[in-house]
Amino acid sequence: MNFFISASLAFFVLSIYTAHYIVELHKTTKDSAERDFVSKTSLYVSIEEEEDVSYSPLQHDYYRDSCPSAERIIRKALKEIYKARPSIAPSLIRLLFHDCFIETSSEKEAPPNLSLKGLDVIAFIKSELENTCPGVVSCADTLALATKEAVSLAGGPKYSLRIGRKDSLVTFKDIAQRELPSPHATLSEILARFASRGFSPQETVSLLGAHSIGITHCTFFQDRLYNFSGTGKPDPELNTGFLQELKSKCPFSASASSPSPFNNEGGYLNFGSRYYRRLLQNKGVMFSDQQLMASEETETWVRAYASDPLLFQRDFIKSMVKLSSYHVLTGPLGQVRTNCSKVLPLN
Ligand code: HEM
Repeated sequence: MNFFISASLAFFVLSIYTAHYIVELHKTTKDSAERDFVSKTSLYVSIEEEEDVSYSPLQHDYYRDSCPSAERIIRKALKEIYKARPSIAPSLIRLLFHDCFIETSSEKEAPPNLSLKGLDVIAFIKSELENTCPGVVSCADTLALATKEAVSLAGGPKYSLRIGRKDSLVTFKDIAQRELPSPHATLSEILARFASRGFSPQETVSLLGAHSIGITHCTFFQDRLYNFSGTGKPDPELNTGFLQELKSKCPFSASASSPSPFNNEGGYLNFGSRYYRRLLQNKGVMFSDQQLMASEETETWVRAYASDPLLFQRDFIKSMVKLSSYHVLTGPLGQVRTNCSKVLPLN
């Protein structure tokens, strides 16, 4: 076992025991009714018929000859990692969102951003792929396929994905946050960000359902608890009971790095409509989440997804496939990196 693998494994094990300086989003309570319903229908949504593939040179069996075991290697590795570190599922989903969404072409290496986890896991899976098929499977495909597995492991729908992405000629880009919507963004700001990348309000609402799993640091919503818009008071929109709950997890004196209890129990199994049902009760954690209730159009979709988990799952994966294929590079436009954080020198 080489050093990198040993180090990665040690990291996975360590990460389970590491104190988490975070507070869980909105998913500690199990919603078994929804889960049972969804699992009984054993959903595997195929959006093949509806997918507009004319714009995409991606294929389902892209690595059939060059690396037939690629998807199996990714699935197996992620399953193992997930067992030890279930938080990897939301981390990867968020990583994919950031990777697809940011279009800066900064030459800077992405800093190992405190709040952007999962890069180590992509590096690990990529090294496994390199052992079997050197220089074949791109980092972009590795991330897209690993995220697909992550969604399914987290209790979300299974879906199929076309592959054959190449890596960009810049590394995971400068994650300067400036192109990402802020947790304090208003609905019109959020919709504008997504619209500029071709996502409709409905698609935007469905993607935000990813916030049904994972964690959020106090710093991203603390102002809502104590000093909303400089008023010195909490956000009046916030459900009163929920306000108290959040305050107990994020006390006023807490700095962004103060320890908050992290309750993992059932946390990653709640992928789905619960997020929207909580918005209907004014229990969105971030201001930006609750903003989905700020217009008739988006509210209609929140209500629809709250009451129809299958509709949500179907729309979510359509939007995820679209996100995973956004600005995709193929053929000579990109490269296959051997190390995901290093661009290969151009010839
Ligand atoms: C208005 C748009 C969005 C905003 C403002 C936003 C903001 C945030 C913030 C501030 C966090 C907490 C990070 C932390 O505390 O470390 C977070 C977590 C997360 N976001 Fe978003 N996000 C948005 C859209 C999305 C989309 C479109 C996806 C995926 C499709 C996504 C997936 C996630 C996931 C899965 C987490 C949990 C990460 C983890 O537990 O490691 N987000 N988001």
